[in-house]
Amino acid sequence: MTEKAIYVEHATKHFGDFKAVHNLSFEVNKATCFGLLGPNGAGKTTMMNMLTGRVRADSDNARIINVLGYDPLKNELEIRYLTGIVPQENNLDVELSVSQNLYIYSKFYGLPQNVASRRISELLEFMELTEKKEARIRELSGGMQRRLIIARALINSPHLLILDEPTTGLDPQVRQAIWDKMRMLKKTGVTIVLTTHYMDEAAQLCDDLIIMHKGEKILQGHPSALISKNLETYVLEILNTDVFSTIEAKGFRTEETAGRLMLYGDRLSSLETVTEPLNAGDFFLRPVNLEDLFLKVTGRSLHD
Ligand SMILES: Nc1ncnc2c1ncn2[C@@H]1O[C@H](COP(=O)(O)OP(=O)(O)OP(=O)(O)O)[C@@H](O)[C@H]1O
Repeated sequence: MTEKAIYVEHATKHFGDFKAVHNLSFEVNKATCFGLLGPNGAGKTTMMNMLTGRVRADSDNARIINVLGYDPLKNELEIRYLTGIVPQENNLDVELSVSQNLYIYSKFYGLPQNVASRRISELLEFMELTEKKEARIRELSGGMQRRLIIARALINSPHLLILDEPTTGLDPQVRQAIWDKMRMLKKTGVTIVLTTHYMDEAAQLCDDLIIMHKGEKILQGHPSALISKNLETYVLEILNTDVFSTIEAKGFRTEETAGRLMLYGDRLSSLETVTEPLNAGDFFLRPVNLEDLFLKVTGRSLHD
């Protein structure tokens, strides 16, 4: 049987009448990446914070949360000891150098000096920051700062790595490089929980994910399985609103969203017939992706 790193049953967090997280259940297998997806305010960060005990789950409902064998309500410190956290914001200490930022964290976890030095060298190497070890934080690019924050989250050799939108604002090459590192970590047995607004990031990294909306689970599964189960293979986006009325979309599932008409189909050739009367700039024909699924189930763009 696959070992579980996390069990969550009926997790709920209400702020007054507001349901930030409502009755959410999921399990995460060890050494896999689990994604929490949803638009702003869906409850992703609240759910992640319940895993580490930073937010206390409501206890008046039936609920069990178990993280690495511990209950976050009772064993917050044990969980924190075994967990690395990459927050949304770049909260490095700008007064300190790259290696000093890591050293401070090694103290926090009580690593002896020689162990800390070795670990810091390994992590700088792993995150390709060795040449920058003496640099001040303000001398680092955004991508380097994110890599350093990930290195910092790994200082305690965590069993669980929690990533809150790890690659927001980074260019595609840097994102790819970070994803490669995440895949390597999974191979070494680290369990990853990730929130992201990037559907491509979720598709690249997640073995299982849930799509949340208004605190509740809407869908769960492997990214490609979710797409193939819930959407056709291709989508034709009609970008020019002037041509909406001229399109005969019979036999296609169409959805109008964010000023675009979306037509889904399993055969490229049948969608191509729709594009015949259109100009090249009026449409975009492509395979469906998680973003389309997200739009379909929430009626919202992830970037609203
Ligand atoms: N301490 C709090 N008191 C009241 N409301 C809160 C509190 N913490 C979070 N919320 C509300 O709960 C909702 C969910 O917030 P949360 O940060 O979990 O969403 P999210 O999915 O992580 O969003 P984002 O993508 O913007 O980070 C939001 O509407 C937020 O305003």
